[in-house]
Amino acid sequence: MKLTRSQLAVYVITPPTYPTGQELADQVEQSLKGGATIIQLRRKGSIIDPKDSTKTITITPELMREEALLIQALCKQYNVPFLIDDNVQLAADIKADGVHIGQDDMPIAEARKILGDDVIIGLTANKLDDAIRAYEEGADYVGSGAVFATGTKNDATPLSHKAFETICRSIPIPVVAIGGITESNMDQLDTTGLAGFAIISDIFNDADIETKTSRIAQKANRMVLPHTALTIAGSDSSGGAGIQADLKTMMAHHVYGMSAITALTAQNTTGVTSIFNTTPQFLGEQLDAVFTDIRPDAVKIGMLSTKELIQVVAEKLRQYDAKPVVLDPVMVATSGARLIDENALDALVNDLLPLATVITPNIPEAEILSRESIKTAADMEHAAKTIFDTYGCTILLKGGHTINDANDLVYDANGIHWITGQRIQNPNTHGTGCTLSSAIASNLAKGYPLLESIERAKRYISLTLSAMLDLGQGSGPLEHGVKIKNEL
Ligand SMILES: Nc1ncnc2c1ncn2[C@@H]1O[C@H](COP(=O)(O)OP(=O)(O)OP(=O)(O)O)[C@@H](O)[C@H]1O
Ligand SMILES: Cc1ncc(CO)c(N)n1
Ligand SMILES: [Mg+2]
Repeated sequence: MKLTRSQLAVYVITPPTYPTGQELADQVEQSLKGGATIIQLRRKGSIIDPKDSTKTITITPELMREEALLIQALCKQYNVPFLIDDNVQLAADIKADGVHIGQDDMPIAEARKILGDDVIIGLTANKLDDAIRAYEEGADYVGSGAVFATGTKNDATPLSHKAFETICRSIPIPVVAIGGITESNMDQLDTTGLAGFAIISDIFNDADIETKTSRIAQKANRMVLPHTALTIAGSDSSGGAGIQADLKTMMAHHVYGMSAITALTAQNTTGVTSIFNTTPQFLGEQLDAVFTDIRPDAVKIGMLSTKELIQVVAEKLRQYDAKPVVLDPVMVATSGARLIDENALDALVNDLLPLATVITPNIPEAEILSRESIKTAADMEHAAKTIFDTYGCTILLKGGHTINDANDLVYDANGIHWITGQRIQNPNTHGTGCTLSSAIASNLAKGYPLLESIERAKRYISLTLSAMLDLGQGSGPLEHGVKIKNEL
């Protein structure tokens, strides 16, 4: 079996002092149900007898083999690689998917000879030199730690964050973090470049192994998988709104951004001087190119000026079953320039709204969609309800420009939910709407639920405004490059 990087995300190792046989297998199965992506059977010396804690059970070769076969069968069922710690011969005998060996165990070359090229070999390497050597000698991945103080190996001194990151960034094979990792400290390893989290106690000491693993898996996948997003929008030559704002926002979120350009605008902080639409056919070709290769985990839609462009986007989103979709119904730029044809509005409402996961109108746009006038927070609530009742998609109604606070309103099947924000005294708000919708799409791409994605995006917008970038002669752009912490 050839190892793929994403298979290391949730690396579950069996506990040293726990049940044997079927009981262990049952616990491993719960972790598989919860989303374990790889299992390592690790049995050292003797283990405590679960029926009498004053006694120990010696792990005989027979017992080890019996357990290995049970867990191997489970892993096959869940299509997850099965590794054995240390015991190269047992791995060879039962044709396990791989082994994990330590610095003091059999050399990689020898293990390779016994196991062959297709078997995964992982090596423990807690120092940079060891990690580089492991790579050079042909290891498929490296396990490094302890990243935190651990009860499983009392003697392990934790690596510094920097030392661990250096190991991750110095070798082209994936690095799994090990040692004292828990659901609550794993965030600290984000952006180190690690491939996965090896966990024992935090999973097996939990009364509900499946739920615990699934919470850990959600966090792990968010941090280690590459996430992708597509923006379908217009280019802003001044770089503060449209495609340019979207790609910068995605990058700030560590999401790989792609684009399908609907129009070129000659624009700066003082306004739009000219618009040049792409042809519907060419827009369709861009969408085909993207969707047939790198599938986006989320889509953001911005400026679409004509009925024909809207129709081709709707057709392609349906064809490729694209979701989730964040639709920013761009009608008017901050500067007041109209960015959509009169007769495109019907197509937007009839063809595109039904495909949206969430739409993000500002107040003037919500007035058009609801045919209501919005002057107060109560008007916002009413209009959002009208739009929800008419079109059935979640609405984020942005209070930014018109009503003098920074509170936005979410209306979904559960009714009203206000997202409050501190109004920042910054006259430079060019591209706030584009940036907000791209931040929502980025968070959705990473797997956050919709409401949390919106709340995180709102906090990101506040950060980009607070940075007080001041460029251009009109309403200037935001500081997209602000550092986003996990706890944003
Ligand atoms: N001065 C401000 N302080 C804090 N938040 C703000 C401020 N201005 C706008 N926002 C926030 O920015 C987000 C975008 O809302 P806004 O109403 O500006 O969108 P928009 O009109 O579509 O923008 P765009 O000009 O890009 O089209 C909202 O979350 C809004 O609350
Ligand atoms: C290209 C483009 N898209 C959207 C907006 C909305 O602000 C803008 N100003 N420019
Ligand atoms: Mg807008």
